[in-house]
Amino acid sequence: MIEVKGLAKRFALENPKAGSESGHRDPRQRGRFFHSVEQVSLSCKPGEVLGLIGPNGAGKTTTLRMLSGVLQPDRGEVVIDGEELHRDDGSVRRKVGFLSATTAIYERLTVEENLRYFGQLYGLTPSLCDERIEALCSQLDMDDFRHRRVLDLSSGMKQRANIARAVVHQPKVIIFDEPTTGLDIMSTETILQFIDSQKQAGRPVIFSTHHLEEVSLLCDQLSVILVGRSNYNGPLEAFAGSRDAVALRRTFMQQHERSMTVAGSMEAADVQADLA
Ligand SMILES: Nc1ncnc2c1ncn2[C@@H]1O[C@H](COP(=O)(O)OP(=O)(O)OP(=O)(O)O)[C@@H](O)[C@H]1O
Repeated sequence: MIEVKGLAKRFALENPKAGSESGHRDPRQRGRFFHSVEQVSLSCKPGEVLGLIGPNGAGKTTTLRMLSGVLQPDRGEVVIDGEELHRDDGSVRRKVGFLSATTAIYERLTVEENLRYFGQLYGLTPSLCDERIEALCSQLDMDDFRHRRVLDLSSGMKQRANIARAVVHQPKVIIFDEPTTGLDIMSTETILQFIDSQKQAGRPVIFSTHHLEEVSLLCDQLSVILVGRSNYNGPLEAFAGSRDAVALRRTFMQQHERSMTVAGSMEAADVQADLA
């Protein structure tokens, strides 16, 4: 069980005047600080999948970084199985498997070498490490490329390796930040199935996404963040027909159209990697 109450995080700005010059001043910019997250609460029970959604810049990544222990909140608390994450020596942090855009993985090592390295770093015995590698390669459909260097993989393959690295120590809580963004259909499908398997194994799973169809397919609970604040927490059905949902869908559609050009060039790079 993960419970999050009243989280807030602000960042000191290097150039506080930048926003005012362009005329696009976010209300979260006040004085020398940008208040990325002002008031976020949510909870996720074992065997539940919670989808975290919100427009670009809403504060999802900042929230997830606080939930995983990477960022220290200015206010609020994150409680995992009754223990506060940020008042601890690191043992609670180990209960979290966190995937982000900056998940560290060694590009010059193969997928398997990476998993063995990180497994040992988490203190797994060699035999347990082997067991985990076998299971993850099968679950994430990585057998065909487990002996290839990460450097030579397509983004979909790389993301599956990142996920395996994030959960190699069998964490109690799974937190994924935009796990399928920019990926091909097959990798997306594999990752969604993996999330479902974690749910079936009784773990709480929280993941952020811009794809509403992934939310309706997988999530039991929905958490919506708007301008750094929790706007909705609860079952998907109750939110789906609301006026907020219609406005949010429109925002996502506009953002999706803007990102199509970027996605197109990423796909081209993937094809090159697959051919190599
Ligand atoms: N270190 C930082 N310093 C200043 N501002 C920051 C910093 N990190 C994040 N922000 C700002 O906080 C806001 C929230 O960022 P965040 O990355 O959490 O949003 P998001 O909802 O994940 O967005 P996206 O969907 O685009 O990934 C953004 O306006 C961002 O520019």
